[in-house]
Amino acid sequence: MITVQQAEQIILENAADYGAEIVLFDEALGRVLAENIKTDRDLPAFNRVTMDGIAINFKAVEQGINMFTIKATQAAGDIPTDIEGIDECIEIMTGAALPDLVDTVIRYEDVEIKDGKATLLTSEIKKGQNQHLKGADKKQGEIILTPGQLITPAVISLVASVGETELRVKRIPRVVILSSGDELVEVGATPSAYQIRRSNSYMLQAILAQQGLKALVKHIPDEPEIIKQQLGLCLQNFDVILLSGGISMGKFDYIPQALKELQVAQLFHKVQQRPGKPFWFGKHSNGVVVFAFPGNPIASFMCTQRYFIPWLNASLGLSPKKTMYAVLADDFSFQPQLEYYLQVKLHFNEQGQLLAAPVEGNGSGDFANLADTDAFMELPLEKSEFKKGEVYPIWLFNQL
Ligand SMILES: Nc1nc2c(c(=O)[nH]1)N[C@H]1C(S)=C(S)[C@@H](COP(=O)(O)OP(=O)(O)OC[C@H]3O[C@@H](n4cnc5c(N)ncnc54)[C@H](O)[C@@H]3O)O[C@H]1N2
Ligand code: MOO
Repeated sequence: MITVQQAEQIILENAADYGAEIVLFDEALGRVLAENIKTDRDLPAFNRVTMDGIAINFKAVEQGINMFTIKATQAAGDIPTDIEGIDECIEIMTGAALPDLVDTVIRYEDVEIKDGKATLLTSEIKKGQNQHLKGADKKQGEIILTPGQLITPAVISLVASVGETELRVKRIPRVVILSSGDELVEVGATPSAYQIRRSNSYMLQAILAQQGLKALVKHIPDEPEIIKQQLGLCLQNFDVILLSGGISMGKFDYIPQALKELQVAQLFHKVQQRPGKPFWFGKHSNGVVVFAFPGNPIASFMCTQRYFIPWLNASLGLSPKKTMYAVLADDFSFQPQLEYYLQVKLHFNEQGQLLAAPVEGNGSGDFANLADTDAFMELPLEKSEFKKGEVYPIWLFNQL
């Protein structure tokens, strides 16, 4: 049986490039950029006024002038109108381009305007104040975004400001989620006394949706021929197959055999971890990767967070996320020689430390417990006693 670290390495070695496509910039949120973006002009494009008020030449202040004749009023977007004498000012609005012969803006709160004259109410004026200089942020033609950049709201504003209406982004792999097991019925159906609803499939679909990936959900019965036929179709029509269930030691766990018969090479089966020990991973010669997660809900959930998302991010060209750490808030013990993924509830204390309180639940079938937690804490297999105050990596699955 391999370790978590070995499993992770094999999975990341099998990250693939699914190419790129063009999308509208305002539909690109959450996608990964696949091109350089340059500025089409300086940012700001002109000396931009940052306060509503009057614009003067600072020399007037040095000469002791404190009353100015208002020469013109200039809104944002207007062609600048200049002063002709040092005792003149321009009434000017935030976002306007500062005219050449003025260099200092005094906000309305610090002036009194009466009969076409503006009188200064303050002597605290700095030369050049209240303007955002042309090119201070970025220069024309400068590369401002590079491939591998996650498209966030801030990135959308940047590409909009430089006039990019379409963006080249990484293509997202096509994923199918397959559940298996004759005990599973559709969510809208009424299960018999010993059946349950197919909750895993929708949980996995929702995790992927959080990553901006729309996956198709399908169900296959515990019937070796149908399993093989359905898997065969999926191998032709998708880039990734995510399975949950049917991969352990049970008499009806036909999936590993079906995958073998379909020439999907097993890259590993079983990882030294709980939950998720029976995790199976493989790849077909046509490039399709198969993540076969154990059916227990917490096992499927954990494996998707711990292995599939890093694989997806690597395949999209995102740089690996930095490991996050938290402080264990209570003593905890776990004896088996397995890496343990402890469900925790997180909060920041007044010292700014991230504290992780164990919320253990009733094992990997207890998906009700998951709703009360925020992250898995990764407890190393070399240890069995974990003390309050010790720090371990966490895998966050809810926003804090
Ligand atoms: N003899 C052994 N038995 C088991 C072992 C083992 O090492 N030796 N490992 C256990 C562990 S750990 C896990 S995890 C499970 C994994 O088994 P499978 O991947 O074959 O999963 P199933 O048996 O099909 O299902 C397990 C459990 O999860 C429920 N399930 C499955 N799919 C869904 C779904 N889409 N939605 C909701 N619930 C689902 C299923 O009904 C079962 O209760 O094996 C242990 N056994
Ligand atoms: O991996 Mo299983 O999830 O421990 O129950």
